[in-house]
Amino acid sequence: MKMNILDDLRINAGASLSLFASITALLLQSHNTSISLAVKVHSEFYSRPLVRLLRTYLYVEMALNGSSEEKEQTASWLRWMHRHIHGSINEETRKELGMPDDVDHYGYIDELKAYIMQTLTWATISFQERFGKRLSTRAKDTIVLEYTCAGLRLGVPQSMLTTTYDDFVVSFNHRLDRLDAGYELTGTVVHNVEASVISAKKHWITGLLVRAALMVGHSLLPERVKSKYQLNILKFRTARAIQWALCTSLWLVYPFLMLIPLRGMICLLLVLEPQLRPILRSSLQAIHCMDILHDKPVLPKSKGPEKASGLPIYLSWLASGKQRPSFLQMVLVKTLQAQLQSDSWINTVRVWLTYPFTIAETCAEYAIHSANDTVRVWRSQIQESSLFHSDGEVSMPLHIGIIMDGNRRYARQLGQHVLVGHAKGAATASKVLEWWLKYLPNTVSYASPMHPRYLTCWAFSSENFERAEEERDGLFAMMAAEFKSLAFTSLVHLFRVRVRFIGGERHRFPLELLETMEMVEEITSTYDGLFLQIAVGYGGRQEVVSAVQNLVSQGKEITERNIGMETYCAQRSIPPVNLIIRTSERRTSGFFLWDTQAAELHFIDKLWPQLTEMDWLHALESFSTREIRGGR
Ligand SMILES: CC(C)=CCC/C(C)=C/CC/C(C)=C/COP(=O)(O)OP(=O)(O)O
Repeated sequence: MKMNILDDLRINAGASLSLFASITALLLQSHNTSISLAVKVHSEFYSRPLVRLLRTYLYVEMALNGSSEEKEQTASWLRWMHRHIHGSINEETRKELGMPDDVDHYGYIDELKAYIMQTLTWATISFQERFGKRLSTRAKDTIVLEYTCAGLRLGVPQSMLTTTYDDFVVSFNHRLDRLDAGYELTGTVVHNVEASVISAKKHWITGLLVRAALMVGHSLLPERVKSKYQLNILKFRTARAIQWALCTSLWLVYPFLMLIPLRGMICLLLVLEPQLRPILRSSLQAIHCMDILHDKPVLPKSKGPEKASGLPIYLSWLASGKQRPSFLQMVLVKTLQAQLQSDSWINTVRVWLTYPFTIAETCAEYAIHSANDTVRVWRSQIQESSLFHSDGEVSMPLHIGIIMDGNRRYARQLGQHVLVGHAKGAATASKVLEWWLKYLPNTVSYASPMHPRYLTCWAFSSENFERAEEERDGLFAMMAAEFKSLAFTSLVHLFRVRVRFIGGERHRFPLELLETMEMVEEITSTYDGLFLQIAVGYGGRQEVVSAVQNLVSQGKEITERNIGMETYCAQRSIPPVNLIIRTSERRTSGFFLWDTQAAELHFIDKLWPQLTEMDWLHALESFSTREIRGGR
């Protein structure tokens, strides 16, 4: 079976940045004295390093694997939290940290954020390369892009970040050159980092883990930095032998290590260190309270349950995630749950007596899910191979239009608020984007002249303005997060996807949403690989009226040909739609009223949030089997 292009890119940057690589990033960050200083004055790192470690895990997990809204909220929270980080540097501190004479101020400026993103990139790639499989250039580019996108989200200018691995190496070395030229890394900085990591009050297992992490993290530093980091823990020859042994064992257990994703690592820390539990709860709450349209924290509308069924709600966050939780993650969550339930001696006895059964149940649950997943993957591979690997030319649509319908009915079926349905719908929309890209290279490499180079999604119709204010405002906020997410999605940059918005009635949208749409169009404006159009405030009749009005204002004749040249697609040199996919209803509701004369229709009897990868493949297959005569 041919490997899919996304298989090569399926690198969980979160998991790679486990305990060990995060120490590498931390050491690299303290190589920059401005960061060291900011950390010393404004963070709890030196007094409570585990708290900082936990928070860093949480931010990285949210930024890489959260929902679009969570990603945006995390960036918003980080901007909010760091806004006071600046100050002047006195003589004593300058000497202690070996800072250059001409630097008298520090602040959390864009240059530092860009450097922090690069330290995470370096740590993730070198960890993966050293202990995992060799990475292809495309896979390395993806990791670079993941962190670049996180940096863009934080507001770092595009010019300070890179989009390919080769450019990253040049830029990172350039930054290290500048650091080397500016000052000599002092023993105090190195010692501070090491001492605080080691001396924190913690469980003995955490103690061992952080020592191991320091040794392994040090070995992943770039050679030019490594020699400057004379860690006390590595002073003796025996310690260096232990370091070597640790690295070799890590190389051996790497596949198992990858079974604990970052959310699992957070869970492990909470199992070992109970004092960190309130930190996770308050950090999650703070992130979820960010108003992303206005970039400031707001009190939640309803206070919401602090605890679900007697247990803190962060537990369900730990058990969820973009990917299905791994087995080890599930076991760790169950262990934490058992610890939390052991609040009296009777409960302790009850919980720990039933613990083996709970784990057995987890095993069974995991086995069933894995079997289901395997069957699902096989089915889509069979479907894919019958579609793309068949002899002869495969006919593919050049332009696909999608009508996403059924979000509210989905929510109502579950007894949930309509916005929950829209959130599920938004998640399905980003999956469709992934499937579109995932099945592209095959269609291209299987010599089909027609491949879905253009995709249009109808996100908000002219009629949708008439919905209840609460739903409409919720949708605006959700669309802002989703659209922003597009600009900060590595796949969009890797496949050079140009994003554009079509539709009218712009004055009815909030300014923040309009600015977001402008920003997304601007960031992708130079791309020409693929084209994604999002229809907002769109109505078929309104499109035709606006085309006619354009002709009238230009004094042109109203002819079929002239109207055809003024439609949204024609104005952007995009071909008319060949295939319309709609969920839950069997009508087109005026979607591309003018440009769908020759379009094939494919209706799916499911609500939009229920759409699966098989449905997508099936739609392509259904198109490929039709005889398209174009009226001849
Ligand atoms: C990136 C991208 C394209 C994001 C999309 C954002 C998103 C999910 C918009 C909502 C679309 C919408 C109004 C669906 C219609 O369901 P409905 O409310 O009409 O449901 P119903 O038919 O059950 O009433």
